[in-house]
Amino acid sequence: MALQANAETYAFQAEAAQILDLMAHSLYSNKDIFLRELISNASDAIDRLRFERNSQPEPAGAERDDDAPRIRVTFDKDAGTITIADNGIGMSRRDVMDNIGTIARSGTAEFLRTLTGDQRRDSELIGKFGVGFYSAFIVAERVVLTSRRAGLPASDGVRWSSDGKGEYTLEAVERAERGTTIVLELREGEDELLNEHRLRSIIQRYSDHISQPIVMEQDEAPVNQASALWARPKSELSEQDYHSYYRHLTNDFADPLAHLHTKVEGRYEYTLLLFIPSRAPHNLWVPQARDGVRLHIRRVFILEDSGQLLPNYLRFLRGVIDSADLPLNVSREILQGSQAVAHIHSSAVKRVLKLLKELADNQPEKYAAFWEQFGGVLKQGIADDPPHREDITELLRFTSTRSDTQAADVSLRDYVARMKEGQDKIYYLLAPSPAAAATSPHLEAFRAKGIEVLLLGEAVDGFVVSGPLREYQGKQLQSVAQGPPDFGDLADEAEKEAADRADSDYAALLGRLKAHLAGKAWDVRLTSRLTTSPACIVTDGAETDFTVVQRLRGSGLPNQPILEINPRHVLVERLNRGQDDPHLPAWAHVLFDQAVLATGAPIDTPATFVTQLNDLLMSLAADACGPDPS
Ligand SMILES: Nc1ncnc2c1ncn2[C@@H]1O[C@H](COP(=O)(O)OP(=O)(O)OP(=O)(O)O)[C@@H](O)[C@H]1O
Repeated sequence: MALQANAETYAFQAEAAQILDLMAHSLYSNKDIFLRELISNASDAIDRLRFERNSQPEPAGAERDDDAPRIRVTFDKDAGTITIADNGIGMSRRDVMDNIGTIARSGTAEFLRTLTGDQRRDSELIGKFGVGFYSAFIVAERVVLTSRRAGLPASDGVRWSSDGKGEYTLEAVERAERGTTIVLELREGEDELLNEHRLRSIIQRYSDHISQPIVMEQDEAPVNQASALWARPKSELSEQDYHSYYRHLTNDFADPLAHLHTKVEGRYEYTLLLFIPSRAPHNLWVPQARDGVRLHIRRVFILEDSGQLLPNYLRFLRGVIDSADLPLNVSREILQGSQAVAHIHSSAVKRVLKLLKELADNQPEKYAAFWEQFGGVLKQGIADDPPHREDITELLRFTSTRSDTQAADVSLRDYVARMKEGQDKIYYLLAPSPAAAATSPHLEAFRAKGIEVLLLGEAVDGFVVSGPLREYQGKQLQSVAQGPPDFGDLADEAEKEAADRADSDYAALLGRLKAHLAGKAWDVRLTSRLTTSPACIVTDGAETDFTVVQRLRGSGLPNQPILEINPRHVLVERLNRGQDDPHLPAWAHVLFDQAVLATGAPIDTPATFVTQLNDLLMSLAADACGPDPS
């Protein structure tokens, strides 16, 4: 093709060249996906046009672009080309440079890093990282894209062309109709694609769910179903249909864990098609980053939900909500005050929680997979959604001392069902991680008595148990690291007597330790919580567990940490016998600091701790070996 005078040539960036090379040489075994990617872009462009029209008033004198949306796939045997054309939003010169010319988007580097070398898997990654357009070069030796953005004059058309080797050319062209046309000049040996039957079958295989009609020149009837998948009756849809629609919607290359598809009729009319992904997206914990559920109104895409349709704690859901009751020009503000939306919101929440309960009851393995990915998000519902708190509580899963694994597979119902006779509380321990919780000294006596303790290691846990979830089935939730140890009816009489005796035997030592730890420990007292450790840190009263405080303040301890010592520990007994030991202050600090370390929290002055510990070890070694012969 002869270049016009206004044509300019640009070089691809290094990364773009790498991707193009990859397309041409490494993804060939799955080459048909080029059509899926280009059709998907065309479909997005049509959605974006509708969206823009819905959200902006039509400017006076605007072009009449009211032709029905469509995607056309044609081929020319003689020229050796396949053409994909859409009447979507189109691109300006700037858009083309930004979107097609350079691969400057952050996803690109990640894409290159994520490649596995497995062609099937890698080709699935193309869509995920937004490099779909370049898949054209799997089959084309040259690609010519012509486009004009909706709203711009015909003279503002643009043509981009490249052989994918290192450079591309941009030129201004006249283009009467808005939208984008992509011509693929096929490589030698790709003639088998120039066949109606072949193209038709690729379209049906990969793009059946695309909601706009895809037509071929020879036949004006759409090649695909061309209806919104969610609007079709469930009985007509296979698992495969749902999965490929999910992939189209999300670019996820794993199948969803479960889906929910319901059409609700009555006072309000709407359809829900919601998917639970099988893996958490990378931005699950990024505040405000929601690309979950799309709102359609009578099949027209309107906007991405940002919290009006589904609560934040269900932000892992993907899918579509299609309402028949809202106006097409709806705004986020209107959504907020809408009764129809309030109804959809509450019914969607109910249905999703029911689906999760069914999974938990009937497919525990799937539920465990769900919980591992999204449990931390769902837990927020305990605090955020009081009306559904009970249902969400039933869905909670915890790690517990009952098993040695860190699998979070214990429900509160399970826990209560196997509580020991005489046990009237649900015990838990908060720690920076389940691993730190599992080895915590606070559990010693509970383990010895065979009392199960739930191990809470997620940031959200502290807030859940310190506020909204105080009790379950009339049983109070009690931290094993808060307040004096409380075994309810499970404390035995002999222990109580021993504790009373110890209190008087140890009164003087406690007073001394407290004096040495002034400013550090709020109190020093004896405990029956420990069996093998000499000491632990606890907190009293209303203050939340210290791991929460630690996370909030970044320090390590509560305002009023209490050092508890174990009168049955040989070290503590020894300190009690030798209270005049000049090393007592060092012992006090070492006991305190090691108890802090055992909680998983940092200590203020690690070097001082090490020095003190070494001094004590040396003095013990000297005691054991007798006087130095020199
Ligand atoms: N037919 C089209 N009409 C309008 N814009 C398009 C078209 N095809 C591509 N684009 C623009 O080029 C960009 C890059 O497309 P590409 O397929 O490489 O990635 P993507 O579409 O952003 O990501 P993904 O493939 O994950 O959907 C698109 O985001 C879009 O802005």
